[in-house]
Amino acid sequence: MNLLLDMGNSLLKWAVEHDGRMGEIQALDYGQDDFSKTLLAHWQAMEPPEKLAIASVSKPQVLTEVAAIGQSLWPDVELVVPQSSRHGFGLTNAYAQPEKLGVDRWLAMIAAHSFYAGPICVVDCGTAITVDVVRGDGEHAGGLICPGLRLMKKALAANTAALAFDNQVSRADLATETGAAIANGVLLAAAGMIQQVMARLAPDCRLVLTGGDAQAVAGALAMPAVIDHALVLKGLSLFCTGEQTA
Ligand SMILES: Nc1ncnc2c1ncn2[C@@H]1O[C@H](COP(=O)(O)OP(=O)(O)OP(=O)(O)O)[C@@H](O)[C@H]1O
Ligand SMILES: CC(C)(CO)[C@@H](O)C(=O)NCCC(=O)O
Ligand SMILES: [K+]
Repeated sequence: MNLLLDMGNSLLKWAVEHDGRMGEIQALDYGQDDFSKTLLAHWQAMEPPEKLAIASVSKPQVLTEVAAIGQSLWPDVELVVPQSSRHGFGLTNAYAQPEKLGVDRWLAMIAAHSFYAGPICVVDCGTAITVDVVRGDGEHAGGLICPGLRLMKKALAANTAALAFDNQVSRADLATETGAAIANGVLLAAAGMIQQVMARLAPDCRLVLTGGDAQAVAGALAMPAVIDHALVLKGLSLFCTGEQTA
């Protein structure tokens, strides 16, 4: 059994993998008061994993803290912390400095390239929205980063007098009050960016969405998309299994 962790910038997500089958994804907010205690409580009941695999784009201290909780519970656990590289799992990273590419993006691409044949555009709708275009032969063409829906709303609230942050549901429609105007505006900003990429920069690509806002963004798109919430965790799982060399 392996424990797979996706440490984003807002939420820690994890799932247990048994004989290649992944359990339910659980999530915890780093910001909550009793984060470490709650995580410990969740993991205490678990049978000891062989590997503790961590994809982290959060602060190094947070990674250290979470890894330490795992190692305190399971002293013999093998820690696996992947990094982005130039080549791997049939992919070639387009970044000039491959290790600078967020490992969540690299793992999402590894999973998408392995599960979906042909050219793909991988979009992670999380704290940030990231786009990565991968050709059918595994060549990464490059990507984009912009704020996620929640962050766009936070930026408006932080830099204007009259706009407040709220959690109202977004619709792909015009609005007649401020809260909906913001919610719908940020949703269509994200959807519009993705549609521009699909039309101009990712011809013939299959669109694969992941992240907390994937469903909302998919609903605003004028094109079909595959939604796979476990993409980063699936990439981690492939990483743990190791590369198949022909
Ligand atoms: N408690 C929460 N904190 C932050 N975002 C939340 C929360 N609950 C739901 N969300 C939604 O999920 C999105 C974050 O996506 P995700 O679940 O992929 O988590 P993340 O860890 O913040 O992302 P990332 O891995 O890109 O850093 C936000 O834009 C927001 O709309
Ligand atoms: C862009 C985020 C924050 C998305 O989670 C993450 O992938 C990251 O910190 N990336 C490093 C910079 C880059 O990918 O170019
Ligand atoms: K992510």
